[in-house]
Amino acid sequence: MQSFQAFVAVYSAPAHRSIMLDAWYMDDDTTMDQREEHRLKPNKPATLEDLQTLGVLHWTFDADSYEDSPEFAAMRAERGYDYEDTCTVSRETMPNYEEKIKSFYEEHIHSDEEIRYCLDGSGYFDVRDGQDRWIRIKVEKNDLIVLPEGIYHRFTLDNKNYIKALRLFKGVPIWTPYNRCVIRAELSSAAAANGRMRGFNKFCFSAKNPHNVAESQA
Ligand SMILES: CSCCC(=O)C(=O)O
Ligand SMILES: [Fe+2]
Ligand code: NI
Repeated sequence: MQSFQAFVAVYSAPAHRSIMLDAWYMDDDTTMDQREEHRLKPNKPATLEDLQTLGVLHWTFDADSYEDSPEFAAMRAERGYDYEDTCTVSRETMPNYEEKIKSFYEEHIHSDEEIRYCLDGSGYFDVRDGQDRWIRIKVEKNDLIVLPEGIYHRFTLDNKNYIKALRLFKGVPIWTPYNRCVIRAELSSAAAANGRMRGFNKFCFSAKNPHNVAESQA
């Protein structure tokens, strides 16, 4: 019991909790490459509070020594992340690179958290806020980000075209993406067939996700 409490104390140490994360509301300029920053002019930052409201979590751990870090181990133990693998996204290392880049950037949800720890390189995770606006979150070496289940999101490389990330999961991983356009189509055909939203529950993963409410009224 004592050792468990010590674990929790280390894990909660403020030095490793994020105070800064570069995140901003996006423009909707589709003529520009997805790898650009897409900041509004003037820039409209998303605060840590904005992200906390959405259930997005963030920590930093030194990626050169995380394997020996008691804080990292404690975070994993507390959150139950017993699965890990690495994923390197670059033209040289990823089979079906173009296809993958495209599918990462399709707006989707998952039935579980998406946990990514950036070991090298960088990229952007975009998440929808409560009013369906895109927030772009810059993830760099040392950043660990947790997107809650049921939040609409997408991923893109930035213009450096390289990220190496550790993927964590609780139990046997389920990576299935449910693309928003497909959900929309299924809901509207279900609505047409039944006059009501029979397919709705299948996609309603999380009470945290405000979009499912809007979706049910679509
Ligand atoms: C940064 S990891 C690569 C992207 C990915 O795994 C995802 O979008 O789910
Ligand atoms: Fe995802
Ligand atoms: Ni994913």
